[in-house]
Amino acid sequence: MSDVIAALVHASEKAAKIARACRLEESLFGLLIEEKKEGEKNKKFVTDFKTLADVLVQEVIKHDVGKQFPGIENNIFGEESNEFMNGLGEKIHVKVCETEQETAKLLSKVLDGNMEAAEVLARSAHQNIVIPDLDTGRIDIPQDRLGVWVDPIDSTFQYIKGISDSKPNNNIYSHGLQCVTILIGVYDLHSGTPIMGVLNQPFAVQDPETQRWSGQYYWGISYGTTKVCSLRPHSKNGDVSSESNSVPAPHHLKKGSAADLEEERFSAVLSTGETVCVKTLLKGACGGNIHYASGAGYKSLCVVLGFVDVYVFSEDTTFKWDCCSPHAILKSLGGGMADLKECLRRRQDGNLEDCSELVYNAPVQDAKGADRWANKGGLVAYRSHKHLDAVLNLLSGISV
Ligand SMILES: O=P(O)(O)O[C@H]1[C@H](O)[C@@H](O)[C@H](OP(=O)(O)O)[C@@H](OP(=O)(O)O)[C@H]1O
Ligand SMILES: [Mg+2]
Ligand SMILES: [Mg+2]
Repeated sequence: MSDVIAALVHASEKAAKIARACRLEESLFGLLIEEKKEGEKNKKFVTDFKTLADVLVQEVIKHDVGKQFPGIENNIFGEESNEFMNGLGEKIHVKVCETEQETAKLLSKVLDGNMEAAEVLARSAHQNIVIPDLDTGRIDIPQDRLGVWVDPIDSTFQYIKGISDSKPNNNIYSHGLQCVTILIGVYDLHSGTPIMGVLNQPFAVQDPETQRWSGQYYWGISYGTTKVCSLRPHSKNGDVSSESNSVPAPHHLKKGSAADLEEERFSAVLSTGETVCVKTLLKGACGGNIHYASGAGYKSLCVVLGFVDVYVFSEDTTFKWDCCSPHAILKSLGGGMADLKECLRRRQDGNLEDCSELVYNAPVQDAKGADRWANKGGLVAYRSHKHLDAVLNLLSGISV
């Protein structure tokens, strides 16, 4: 089953190339940026192109992984629906066809006959990509247990805006193309727990001379006692450590002494859409070590890379496809992603020991559409249980 992670990395690299092509190839870029000029052009058509980029990336992942592991495509779920309406109101099911020519023909229907753009997109969807050996070791997981969540482009807003000159603060970009990620997470269909994740950052570094972007990807596997990752766990100061990938025992803090308060100091990344109450509490605890950044995937990546200790979000506007991949990677590093409000509820009931992790197989009761897969209780992404505890202590008074 270690082949599965290689297939996912491969698919994410192809997806990243498509995402970059849409910004770099002139025939596609023109379609993408028109959305900015509100009122000037046919807004419907251009908004459709943005959706098409998202949908195509998702379909490429489904197609490529399904080809290698027949049957798995039935359990690949994504943010986007492949049912597509073009500017003429025709309903089209976007998919990757057997040949590049067939795919181009299908895409040209969505693009209202723009064959040049359709051919460029089809070429990226059918291109050959080579990835290096991942060195995962042998891991056996029955394929029929695997479900997959795909977020083909996370932080679509930053993708469309396409800002390339944003500057990082303590390694963290608050906005810009660096905040765009492609997220592929695998979970256990029966238990709902995350098993593997690939997080691809298609616009990680820009060459100052050529203006060309190159990407970066990260992966992790957490299955039973097996924990492997493309990164090593971080030491206290955030550096990459040489320790083995062992899981630290949960450590529960009690509030009170100066030493404990010192222990409770941590750094955090938040959404600008976070509530004033949570922002204020975290600002009090983190002081200058608080950051704001776009994209749920990118904020999780900041935790994975040790730029911050936690990503906290108390609202319900992240979804299973935003979290499954980084959750699996964090688990492989000894951390996780907790359901914030469920953890706080348990604490209010006197249960300080059990924290509730996000699960990926259960829809929200009585919800409709995308909301069925919302992370209703918010989340805390963490690498160390002591930081999760510190956040839960701090937020214990908020309404749940
Ligand atoms: O771009 P899509 O795939 O739709 O996913 C969104 C998440 O669902 C939102 O939670 C993110 O909002 P925040 O950046 O405010 O967390 C949002 O970030 P953004 O507003 O920066 O685009 C995205 O990550
Ligand atoms: Mg998303
Ligand atoms: Mg998305």
